[in-house]
Amino acid sequence: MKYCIGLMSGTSLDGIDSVLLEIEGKGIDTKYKEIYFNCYPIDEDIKNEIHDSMDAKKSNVALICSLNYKLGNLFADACIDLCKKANISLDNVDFIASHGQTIYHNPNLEGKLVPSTLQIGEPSVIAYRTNTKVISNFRGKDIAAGGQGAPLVPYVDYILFNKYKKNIAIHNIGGIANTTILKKDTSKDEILAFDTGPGNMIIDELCRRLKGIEYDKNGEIAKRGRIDYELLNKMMSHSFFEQQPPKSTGREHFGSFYVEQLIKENNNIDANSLIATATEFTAETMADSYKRFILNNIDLDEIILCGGGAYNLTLRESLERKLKNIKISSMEDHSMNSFSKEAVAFAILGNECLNNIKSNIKSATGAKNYVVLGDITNS
Ligand SMILES: Nc1ncnc2c1ncn2[C@@H]1O[C@H](COP(=O)(O)OP(=O)(O)OP(=O)(O)O)[C@@H](O)[C@H]1O
Ligand SMILES: CC(=O)N[C@H]1[C@@H]2OC[C@@H](O2)[C@@H](O)[C@@H]1O[C@H](C)C(=O)O
Repeated sequence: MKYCIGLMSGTSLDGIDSVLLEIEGKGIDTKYKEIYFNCYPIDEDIKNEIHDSMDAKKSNVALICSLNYKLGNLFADACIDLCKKANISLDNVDFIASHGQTIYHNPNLEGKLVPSTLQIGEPSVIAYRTNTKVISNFRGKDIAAGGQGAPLVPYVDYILFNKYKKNIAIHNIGGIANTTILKKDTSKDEILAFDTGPGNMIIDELCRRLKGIEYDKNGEIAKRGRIDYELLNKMMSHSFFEQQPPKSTGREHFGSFYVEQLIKENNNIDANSLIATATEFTAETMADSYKRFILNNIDLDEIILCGGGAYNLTLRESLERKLKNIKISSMEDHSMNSFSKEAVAFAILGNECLNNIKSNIKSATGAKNYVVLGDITNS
């Protein structure tokens, strides 16, 4: 067993999910033990810089260049503090796997813009300050191989759940929501996985703009509002939902600009009801994805929810109503932690990189070839 750290700073911008693990083996035989998890909040100034760097009107090269180093330092701080809290010396940590902060994700050819994705948080800074090897830039090689560069966690879902003797889906509700479908006795080549649309992204942004709070804790606000079905139908007409998988999306489509328009065009709807409608919309896009692309061919037994949105009870109850015959559970029902899962996943992907194992799933990302994911920056 050796120690490693996984860092995930996701699309929600709620913080840097950081996990210290003991890891052993590789590929399907990977074994790990979670030692310590913490989510380090990102302060408002840096959060604003991240938002600005994604905004065509406010972004500039100097900002992104500086932010790359600021985030590298924040990620290093997280690793140093994590080891302190866990009472383990950084000298004993074999490697750090850092996803980085996605500031742009454009997986399709759009006019002059070629398929591309950008995660920042300078790995040299993390490696220098921690004196530890860093694996980063996990999405680059998959895009180079003609894929979407996302989702990547399905490979890890396969490692974690391949022995499960049921047809299951693992649905992550982060900023964006994405699902992995694992048929009983599936082979790696048959895994279906794709982004289903927004997760908490629209709900969070509405909470921030209309209520001055970060998120709708347990879905309490949505519970108090009334769903506006006319608006819901309009939201469902977005072209992303009919697009065939493999597909991925991000803030470019469902971020600040989308929410700004939503508020502007619906000023007759009160705040609670807008949040209720956005919550219903999120549940509907998740359920609709199964109905459109999965349930015609696969009888799903169970959907395991993970990511912070798994704790939004209004969202979860709506999903249960829409998919009555399928058991809805959470990571905790399987003795795992909903919050640490993605950070654990990148630690496992980092371990695969060091073992030179190809870890993209072609059927999930659309890549032409299997490739080794991640770049190594030595200490
Ligand atoms: N108790 C709760 N009730 C409702 N929502 C919650 C709760 N706890 C967390 N969340 C939501 O979960 C979000 C954080 O989720 P998570 O850490 O999975 O996102 P992420 O890592 O940014 O996502 P991504 O998968 O997009 O990379 C918060 O921003 C919030 O919207
Ligand atoms: C470009 C990017 O950062 N995509 C994330 C995002 O967050 C959820 C969803 O959109 C998924 O496609 C992906 O992350 C997970 C960890 C993945 O690659 O599996």
